[in-house]
Amino acid sequence: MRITIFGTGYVGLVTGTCLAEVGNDVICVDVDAAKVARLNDGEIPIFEPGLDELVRDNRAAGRLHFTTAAEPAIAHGQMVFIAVGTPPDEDGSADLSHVLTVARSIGQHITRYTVVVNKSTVPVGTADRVRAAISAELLIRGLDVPFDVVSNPEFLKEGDAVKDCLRPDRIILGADSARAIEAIKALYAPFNRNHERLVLMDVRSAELTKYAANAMLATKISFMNEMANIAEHVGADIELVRIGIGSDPRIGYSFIYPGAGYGGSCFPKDVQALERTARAHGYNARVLSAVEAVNVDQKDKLFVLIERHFGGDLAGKTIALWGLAFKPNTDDMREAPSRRLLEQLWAAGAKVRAYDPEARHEAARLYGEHAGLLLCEHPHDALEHADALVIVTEWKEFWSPDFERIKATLKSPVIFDGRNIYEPRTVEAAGIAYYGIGRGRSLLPAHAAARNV
Ligand SMILES: NC(=O)C1=CN([C@@H]2O[C@H](COP(=O)(O)OP(=O)(O)OC[C@H]3O[C@@H](n4cnc5c(N)ncnc54)[C@H](O)[C@@H]3O)[C@@H](O)[C@H]2O)C=CC1
Ligand SMILES: O=C(O)[C@H]1O[C@H](OP(=O)(O)OP(=O)(O)OC[C@H]2O[C@@H](n3ccc(=O)[nH]c3=O)[C@H](O)[C@@H]2O)[C@H](O)[C@@H](O)[C@@H]1O
Repeated sequence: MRITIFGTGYVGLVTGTCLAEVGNDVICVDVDAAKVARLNDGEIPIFEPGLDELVRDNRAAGRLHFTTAAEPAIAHGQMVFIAVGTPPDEDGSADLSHVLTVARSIGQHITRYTVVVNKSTVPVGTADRVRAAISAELLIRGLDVPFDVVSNPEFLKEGDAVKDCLRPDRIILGADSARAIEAIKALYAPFNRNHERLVLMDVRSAELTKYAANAMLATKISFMNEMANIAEHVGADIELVRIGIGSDPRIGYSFIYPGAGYGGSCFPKDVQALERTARAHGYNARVLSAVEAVNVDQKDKLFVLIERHFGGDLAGKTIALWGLAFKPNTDDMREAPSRRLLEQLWAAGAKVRAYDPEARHEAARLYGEHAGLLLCEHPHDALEHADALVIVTEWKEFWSPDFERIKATLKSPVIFDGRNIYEPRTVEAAGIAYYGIGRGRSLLPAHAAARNV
């Protein structure tokens, strides 16, 4: 099939590439000319495992193209995907300006039946607005070109985006046109072979499904962070509690890891946007407000622990940070907990030496000029002249460090583990003070501290 995708970010680029991989002829359009030029030079603007190779192979096979020119791209596509950003507006609601710009452009250029597929995360009712924007442009042109608008939200995770896209656990389709449904079913058939993954519903339900999924996941995290804070107060270890509750299949082990707060380009903005949508419809979504409030506080957690450990005086201290990305396997620092921590440490007069396997260039872009930041090429370089080590992102390479070397290098050996990746007693046995999230263990017998008791 001939496919056009607007937006070459995490969603557009990965979706376009995976659709090309199964034989479609894909053109990706972006307004960012520099990004398109890089893609046409064979450079991938984001770090996403496996993506580089797939883009290279599909470009070489002539199935994947990048352009800034909307008109020929729209003429190319039997289906036109909208995968542009929906960043938060000033009041937290979703900014639909990019989505509606693309809709107008589609209305200005379509000449024959087209299925318009919205993949961006958008509030309920957006498909109606997209349809209206296209119709208004067709009216100006004096044309009556048939088209359908469907909602096909995306559920991929950064760091696993290619895998999630090639093997989705579900394909949500909100549509009210039999013709569009058949076209989408045919498009996704290669991803839907061993069991039915397509869940068909009306457009509004599909739009809400996307927010409900992210809000549920964010709720699990904020709930666990709240439990972690309670555990700290009562002298329990949240890691034991996590394993204890996760074994109930109704709860499950996934997405119940406490930490330094959730970040990324989606949970913070989507929880807020859903809460604003509810409010705009006269409903006060109290759970969502609490999820957001807990997360805002949780992002202060590491700073509070560090400041308390150093008696409230961080002036002149040097803090080593391992991890800058909002999660492992990405270079994305949007809403990353590291950003709040960096700013708090600088405001308190501390300097930071930071290491991240992939996000160093992004940190340099954001804070390159800041005198309080030294970006290091190796995790151990970050420890030189540092007073403390803070784990902000749980990259695999941080899981089994040489604690003796850490102890020998840090001025006052202490680890603040924002992702609970270490066993406190192992760290303490190496002569390093340890702080985790929700790891109050004062009431526990020593044998109960092992992970799997
Ligand atoms: N990042 C993620 O993991 C996921 C994101 N989403 C949703 O997908 C949407 C896109 O997200 P990302 O890919 O992360 O965004 P992004 O910010 O990485 O990329 C968006 C791209 O759209 C381009 N763009 C903006 N206006 C345009 C226009 N008029 N024509 C062509 N291109 C235009 C931008 O230049 C940018 O390259 C958002 O609604 C997001 O909430 C959904 C699931 C996962
Ligand atoms: O709409 C989106 O953009 C996407 O948002 C999330 O994906 P992503 O933001 O890439 O990353 P996650 O793995 O969900 O992690 C988000 C944040 O939650 C934190 N997290 C995750 C899991 C957990 O147990 N605890 C926890 O603190 C992570 O550290 C990270 O900061 C969802 O998982 C995707 O399904 C969704 O498509």
